[in-house]
Amino acid sequence: MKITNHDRLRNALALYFIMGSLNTKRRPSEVLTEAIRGGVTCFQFREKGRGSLVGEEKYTLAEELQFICQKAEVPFIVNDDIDLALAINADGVHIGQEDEPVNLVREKIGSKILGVSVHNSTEANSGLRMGADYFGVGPIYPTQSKDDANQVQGVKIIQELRSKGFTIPIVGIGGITANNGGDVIKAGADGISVISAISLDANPEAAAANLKVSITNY
Ligand SMILES: Cc1ncsc1CCOP(=O)(O)O
Ligand SMILES: C=C1C=NC(C)=NC1=N
Repeated sequence: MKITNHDRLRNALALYFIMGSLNTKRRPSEVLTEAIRGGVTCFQFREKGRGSLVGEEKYTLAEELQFICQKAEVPFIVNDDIDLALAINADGVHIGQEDEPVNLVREKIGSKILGVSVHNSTEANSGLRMGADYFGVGPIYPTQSKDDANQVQGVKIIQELRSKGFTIPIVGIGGITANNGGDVIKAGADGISVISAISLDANPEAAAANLKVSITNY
């Protein structure tokens, strides 16, 4: 699904689910289908970590999950793997600080959505200048889903970026649950990004619905 401007992207980022085959014991396609039924507004395919799929298997899973998103008109974002994103015509990519420079990725993907992980205002300044469409900011709370996560920052980092005048769409990420999702929005984020709060729940639909409630009535 194509997003044409910041405001539509801002709305799409409300409940941003991220998953790869290692993040669930179930079939990823079932988890994603149920999560979207529960109210997920954006999805990122993040196939990372020891034992994650590569090559043909990764490509096939990406296409399977992309099809589910396309049917539901939910943007389909690929983490890190620009070539895969281009090969399957994903709606966008998300890159970290250690990946290819933002400006080079922007050249490769044209007008697709470009998300960048930022941890401070220096990274935010350069990310913005080089063409990021949104920032993933965190880890806000402790997380088990990323073994090389940066230092836990709390919602302060979101408040800081807003107070420094960054108006770009921002999602908080890291240890976010229905209990703290509201705090992330209150701090100034446009949405929350989660892996385990949905991917490890026995009922992804209910988990997504509860997260949606937490960021709507907080
Ligand atoms: C990809 C990523 N980046 C910062 S924390 C994190 C993992 C978030 O996973 P969870 O929502 O399960 O804490
Ligand atoms: C590290 C990340 C930070 N933020 C988002 C939205 N996705 C990621 N993979």
